[in-house]
Amino acid sequence: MFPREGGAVGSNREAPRTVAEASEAELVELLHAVLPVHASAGVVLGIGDDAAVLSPSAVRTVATVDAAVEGEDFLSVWPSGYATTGWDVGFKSCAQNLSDVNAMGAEATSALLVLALPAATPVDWVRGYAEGFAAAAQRLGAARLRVVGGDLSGTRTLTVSVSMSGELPGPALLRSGASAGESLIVVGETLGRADVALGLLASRRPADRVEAWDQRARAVSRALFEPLPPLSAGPALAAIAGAAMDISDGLVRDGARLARASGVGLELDPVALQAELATLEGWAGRHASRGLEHVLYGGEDHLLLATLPEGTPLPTGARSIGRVVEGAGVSLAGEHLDERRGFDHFA
Ligand SMILES: Nc1ncnc2c1ncn2[C@@H]1O[C@H](COP(=O)(O)OP(=O)(O)OP(=O)(O)O)[C@@H](O)[C@H]1O
Ligand SMILES: Cc1ncc(C[n+]2csc(CCOP(=O)(O)O)c2C)c(N)n1
Ligand SMILES: [Mg+2]
Repeated sequence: MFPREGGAVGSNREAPRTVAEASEAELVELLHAVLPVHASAGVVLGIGDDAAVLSPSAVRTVATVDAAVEGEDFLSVWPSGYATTGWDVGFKSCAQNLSDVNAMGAEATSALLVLALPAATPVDWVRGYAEGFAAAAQRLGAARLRVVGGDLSGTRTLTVSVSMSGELPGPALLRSGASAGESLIVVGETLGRADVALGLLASRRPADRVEAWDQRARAVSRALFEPLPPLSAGPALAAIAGAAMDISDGLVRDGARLARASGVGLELDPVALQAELATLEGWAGRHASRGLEHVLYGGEDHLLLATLPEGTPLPTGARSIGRVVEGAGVSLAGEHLDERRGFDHFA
């Protein structure tokens, strides 16, 4: 159920030490040793007391929370045979919160972590979680992020909840500011990567084990656990963009939310989307088997979607994928796209 590393399950390793055999104090100590917790200007008191003490900043604060639930957001063991690691969940839960903070135009400064764990969870899973979380903060460039506290609990379904706050140096980047005539852009990795990864992880392999995957499949499957939200783009766009949000549930579904909040329509550019698909196929090869569906409806890529007034030069890493028009909803080549097709936890 809980292998030490991602990969095949059922190998004959010695049973790992579980959280049931450790104490809460030991786990907190472990987390403290691995997570980014060192002194910083915004944190007067971090992990260790009943609550953290943060020093008020001269600028406004954004706050967000995101949960990752086993069975809903990831599987302990996927049909492909891959077993999700603590590192995977740690990286993803940090990155998806950083993405929301960034999508408001802010810079993340503090995080609180709730880990609700089944008794059989190995202590190494918790260590891996902390290492993955720290790796995401470092890789994505969240240099000011500090973990200031959290909570541990027991449960039957492994659940992680990360709350994050950040500083807003300029205006908040809202979903509601788009105007007809603006161009629609995305910033970040190619759209559809996480969806291709999800498909790979969720499909049964003939050999039924991750070792049977070719090298490309293994690399591609990482995209689900390692989203790479473009952290410098949020605060940079805040000064120039009409509206913005991060894409977590799919371009069409999230685009429709932005369109509704702004009272406009979005027209996607077929040529730009074909270019996006060509990049996706160059990366994923035959694994991008659902073509444009990955690009339009795949979730969990955590790109930034934004609108820019006409004539605004494209910021670094941004590409134009359409334009804002009068009307409602999201369309492609004159056809209205069904926004119910993205991801919904309860659909
Ligand atoms: N249980 C809840 N209680 C209060 N507000 C909620 C709750 N769930 C969602 N919301 C709020 O509803 C709004 C939309 O939530 P949604 O989860 O779609 O956006 P999001 O946080 O950007 O998603 P994602 O994390 O996938 O990027 C957010 O402002 C969120 O704070
Ligand atoms: C086992 C399993 N089934 C389905 C999915 C797909 N999925 C889960 S949450 C989500 C959108 C973002 O979530 P949120 O809006 O809650 O941040 C998507 C596309 C998955 N990752 N694992
Ligand atoms: Mg979001």
